Amino acid sequence: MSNSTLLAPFAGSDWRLVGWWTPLLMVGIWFLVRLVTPPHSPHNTSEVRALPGPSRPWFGWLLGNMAQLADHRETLIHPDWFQWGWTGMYESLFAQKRIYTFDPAAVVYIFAHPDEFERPRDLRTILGHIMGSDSLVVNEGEKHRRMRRALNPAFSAGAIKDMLPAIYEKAGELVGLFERLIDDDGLEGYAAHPPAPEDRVRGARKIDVFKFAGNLTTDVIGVAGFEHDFNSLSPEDDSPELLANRFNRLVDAANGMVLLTEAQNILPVLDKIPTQSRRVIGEVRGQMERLSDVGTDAGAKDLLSLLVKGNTATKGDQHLSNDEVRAQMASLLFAGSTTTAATISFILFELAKLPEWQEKLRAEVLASDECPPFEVINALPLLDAVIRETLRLHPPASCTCRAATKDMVLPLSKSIPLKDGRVIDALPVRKGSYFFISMVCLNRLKEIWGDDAEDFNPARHADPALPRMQVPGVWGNVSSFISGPHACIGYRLAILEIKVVLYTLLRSFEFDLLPSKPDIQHFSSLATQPQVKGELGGQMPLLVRKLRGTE
Ligand code: HEM
Repeated sequence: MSNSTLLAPFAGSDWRLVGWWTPLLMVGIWFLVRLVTPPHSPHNTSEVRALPGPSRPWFGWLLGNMAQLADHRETLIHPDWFQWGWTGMYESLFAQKRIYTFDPAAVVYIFAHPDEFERPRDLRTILGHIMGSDSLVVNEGEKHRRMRRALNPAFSAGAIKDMLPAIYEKAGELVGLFERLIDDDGLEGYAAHPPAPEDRVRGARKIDVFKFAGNLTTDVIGVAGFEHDFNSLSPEDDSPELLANRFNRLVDAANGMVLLTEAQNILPVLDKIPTQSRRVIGEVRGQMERLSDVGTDAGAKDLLSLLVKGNTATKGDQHLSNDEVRAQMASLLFAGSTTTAATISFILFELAKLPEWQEKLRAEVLASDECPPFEVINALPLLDAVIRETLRLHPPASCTCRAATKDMVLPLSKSIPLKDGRVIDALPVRKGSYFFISMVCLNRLKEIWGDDAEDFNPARHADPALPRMQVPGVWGNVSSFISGPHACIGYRLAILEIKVVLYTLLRSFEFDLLPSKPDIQHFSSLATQPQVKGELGGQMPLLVRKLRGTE
């Protein structure tokens, strides 16, 4: 998850959740802020104030540069801004000054030192509403270390390997569901938004692969996490109450909180306003927490049982309370489902755009048996490379942010010519400086990946000369799971799920772009979702047909 939602405040929001009164409130807050704060933030060194960056537009006193950013959800950096370099300055709401960076050395340092750069209050507030204030994602310092120690064994390589049979079973259910969707005209409305006339193709079906990948990833965390089957892969069980369906509403609701969350940096009391977004978020969180109340049995190997078992063996102040254990399960459900589903969807999209890669990958998976063991599926080189390349270009958490907890000097890979003529090789910052870190920009740097860095080319991962610089990441030379003590704890599970789903689907189906060629975009919210331009909500509609010989 990321706080990219904080940078795209208006685009794609459901205004019923935001409230008509929000703009008025914002203007009111601005006047209040101007009364109580000086025009320049006290948190900045002279070097930070002289960083290059975009100029403030005429309405910048209220929106900063946010309106310029709202239409660039893919990178969340305005394309024109690349001229300012890898580290620069922009303004957020009420002209709050922020540093953006995708300089590899700066980002490696920031992620490696969470005591010097912690998740800022606005990010923790919004994540706390969704996952609970006791969740791993929301905490810092000693409390975070204690929780991470308790959770680590449940995410070890051995524990994840044990989940393989459950993941194969769910992938098999997905295959069965796609077959039904293709065969049964009565399920057309369930498969995706109604198809355009040209998208009705004999023997094929428009299927929203993001929806069903999301149902699968929710189910996998249910089964692998606490031995609870949500049964989200059955048309008969489809209802608005289904957790997988409610996640989509949750993301919309979180967007609805964006303006207020930003304003809370200045007036924390705004967090008490009871908005409709907060009500929706509270309901979904309650549902996630109730689900993780289920009991555990001694021999079980699911995440909750492993966590409870490890926790029972732990004594004194290392022990997690029951509320803390429950909050972790809610975070895993939220953090692990949409992110993994978006990755599966973008992979299928890239393979539909570039059928030659789809064919090569299908040849690789067809050369092995059905449901191969962990060691075999994990060692398939093209499967691995396709996932790396998609996570590089489409990281589901496209950015994050951190705030400096003390005055310090940040290392840089590249010197910065300041606006006042000085050139610096390291950036002195003050306690409180706010950093917006773009993983998607870092992943696409030509200096790391070569001139074709914007293109989908899985072959690059076989080149020993790449990457050309150290990348802050725990897997695949990409920064999509970040690095350091706060790196994604679930990355092994995510990669295994993605491998199994792709392996299984490509053996049974072909994926094509729809003949109507809808404009697929990234919507960067708490997690980046695929969207169709002009339509609300996350979706990735593709044309799916059974593989010849399997009909
Ligand atoms: C492709 C899939 C995924 C991606 C790209 C991803 C990405 C990330 C990123 C970038 C962070 C760091 C956020 C920050 O500190 O700003 C993170 C943290 C986290 N992720 Fe993932 N994630 C994925 C899947 C999963 C899965 C499957 C789970 C668990 C079932 C999970 C659980 C978590 C948790 C608990 C944290 C907080 C870690 C901490 O603060 O110590 N994620 N993830």
